Amino acid sequence: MREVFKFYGYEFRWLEVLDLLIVVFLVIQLYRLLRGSLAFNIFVGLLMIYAAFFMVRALRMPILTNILQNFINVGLIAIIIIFQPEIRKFLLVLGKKTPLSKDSFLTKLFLPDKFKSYKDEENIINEIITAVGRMMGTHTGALIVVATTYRLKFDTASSIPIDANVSAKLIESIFNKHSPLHDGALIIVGSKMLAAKVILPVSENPDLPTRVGLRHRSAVGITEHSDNLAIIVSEERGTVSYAQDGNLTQDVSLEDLKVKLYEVLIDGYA
Ligand SMILES: Nc1ncnc2c1ncn2[C@@H]1O[C@H](COP(=O)(O)OP(=O)(O)OP(=O)(O)O)[C@@H](O)[C@H]1O
Repeated sequence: MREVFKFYGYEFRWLEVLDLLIVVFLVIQLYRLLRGSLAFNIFVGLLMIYAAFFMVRALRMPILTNILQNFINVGLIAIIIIFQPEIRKFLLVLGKKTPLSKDSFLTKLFLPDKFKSYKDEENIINEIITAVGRMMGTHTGALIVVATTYRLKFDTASSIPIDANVSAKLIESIFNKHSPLHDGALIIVGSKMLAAKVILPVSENPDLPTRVGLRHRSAVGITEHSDNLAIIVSEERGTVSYAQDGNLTQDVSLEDLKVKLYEVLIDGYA
């Protein structure tokens, strides 16, 4: 392809410009994905090593160039191992944005399933909202994971399997302070409540507000590497919050929670 323009004496081709723009886009996406996690510091460290490599190479310093080049070569495997969860999440996000993803225009156009009635999902949402509303009123602490896939991995050793239809009354009785099942999380997948008393991974995100306790931290933890929504009712304050994609949104209204549940269960995860 012919060069397109000259800049400070350098000639650029369209593909080179596109190449640079794609790299910048990917770096920004990575930055947004890793922001707030421990992996972020590793990411910054790696960027610095790359910057140093390009600098010493431009300055024609052969020994340092060689050392850094070797480090980068070996580092690639290390990166894949260290960032395995982040790479997985990154690919998950990319997959969602493809023309064939659940909420894309093409899918809506060609898959009539998109236009079916969502009575079951609406019923599940109403049951959850009813239970959450009542538990807020009674300051009953609760943690509910609404998973979008049966592939959700959770600690089955500590949990109690349930396998019942989603029901407000059942959710309330699970989290009742006197219930033996109230400690831990309730997992909902599709129209089923799968298990209660589930111990979730606790987030190590240092950016979470210091006042949030283990219930909120574990809600964030379970959403860091998978497509789930975790709903938390605070026992202390009687408020409701939710975690998604490793981010905590605190003190939302029931209306906001309902909108979020619609996004996750009906519109396809936004
Ligand atoms: N890893 C975990 N997985 C699931 N649930 C957990 C986990 N750790 C703690 N919990 C639940 O959170 C409860 C303790 O909540 P804690 O007071 O520490 O959190 P919090 O975020 O301040 O919530 P609250 O606002 O309700 O007090 C425990 O009794 C247990 O039910």
